[in-house]
Amino acid sequence: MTAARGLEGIVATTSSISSIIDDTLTYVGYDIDDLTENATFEEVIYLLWHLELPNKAQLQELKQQLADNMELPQEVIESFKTYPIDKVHPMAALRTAVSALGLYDDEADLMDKEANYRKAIRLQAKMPAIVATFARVRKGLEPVAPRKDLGFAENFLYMLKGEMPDQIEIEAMDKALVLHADHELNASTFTARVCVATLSDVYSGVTAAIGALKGPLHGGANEQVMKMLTEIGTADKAEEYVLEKLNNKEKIMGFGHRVYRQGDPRAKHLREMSKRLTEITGEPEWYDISVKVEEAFTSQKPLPPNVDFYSASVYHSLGIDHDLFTPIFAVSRVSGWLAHILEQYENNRLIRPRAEYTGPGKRNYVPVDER
Ligand SMILES: CC(=O)SCCNC(=O)CCNC(=O)[C@H](O)C(C)(C)COP(=O)(O)OP(=O)(O)OC[C@H]1O[C@@H](n2cnc3c(N)ncnc32)[C@H](O)[C@@H]1OP(=O)(O)O
Ligand SMILES: O=C([O-])CC(=O)C(=O)O
Repeated sequence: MTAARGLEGIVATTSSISSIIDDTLTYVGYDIDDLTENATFEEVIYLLWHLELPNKAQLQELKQQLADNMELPQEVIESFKTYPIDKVHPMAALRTAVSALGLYDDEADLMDKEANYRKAIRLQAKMPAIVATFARVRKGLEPVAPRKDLGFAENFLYMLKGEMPDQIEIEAMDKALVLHADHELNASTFTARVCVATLSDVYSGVTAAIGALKGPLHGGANEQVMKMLTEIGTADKAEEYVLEKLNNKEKIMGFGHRVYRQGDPRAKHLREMSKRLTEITGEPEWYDISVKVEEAFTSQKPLPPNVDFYSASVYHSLGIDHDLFTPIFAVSRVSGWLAHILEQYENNRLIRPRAEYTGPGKRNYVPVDER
């Protein structure tokens, strides 16, 4: 047995949800470029869960179901106040809150198809409320209840900021949610599938996936990108910063990808959004620094930016706290996790690969006082 380190190149399942072929990303056959230009996040959720775009009535029904299920159990809101709030990363809070939500869902362990779909709706709907409520509670602000008349992206920004977002902000958030929704068998989605393939429940699968997304080699990279841009400070310092990091054999966050070779097709949309939004906010330096980092990095390594690179300056321009960037990724990606969880249940087999053993050969036990 020879190990494929990091399971590189291993095809571990079949899936009808999304594909990456020749650096082109599609959700159920629709090119990400097409969806980013034309679809709303709610349409994408429906597409990922039903493998078809919704008609008007189906879309309206889903929007209603999401709006009706956004509110959090009071116990979950109260529990935020018991966290060591100044030390807790919002991804840890999100992971804990999703796990806690399962405690208050009477259907948490009910394993039929309809119940699992109902749980998917409830979880998708509550994710933005968790992120927004935690973000407010930790600042000593009152939580803002979701409004049933608002769309998903709009409601999220409204709950986060406590005021109505403008149209440009809503569109930017909606596009960002579309772009992050699903991505074949990425690490967090694989984690979710491994978890539920034991026939564990939906809440366990999503909790496990949040844990995997949190790491800086995966979703956690977007926060690290913003940290880097802030450290660099001005565009003229970008090249020196990048070269020094590379000389020290450090990674530059937001570049490279396990699957894409020529480039991540999502990055160009976020780059454009970053340019536009940083101009609107009067802080073009965040885009300028990002471009200089890209130029300096790609002059040294043939690794283009991934989805996390320009999303950092996009979220910053939306006035979002930097440690909420990865939770926002989760608010979108939970749609993909849930699609994969439902697909896994439909055609389940325990996921259990092998390990190539590299430890010592056979030896005999030695009693403790002879060691
Ligand atoms: C949503 C997402 O998850 S997108 C990815 C987000 N993560 C990041 O942006 C973190 C930075 N990037 C990386 O760490 C990697 O490119 C990954 C984790 C995304 C992909 O990793 P892998 O496919 O395992 O590639 P691996 O890390 O082995 O890199 C291959 C080579 O490229 C180098 N490399 C890859 N990415 C980078 C980077 N961002 N900066 C510097 N060097 C890099 C590695 O050092 C390695 O060099 P070597 O062969 O000389 O040792
Ligand atoms: O697919 C991956 O390995 C990481 C990624 O880009 C994503 O999850 O969006």
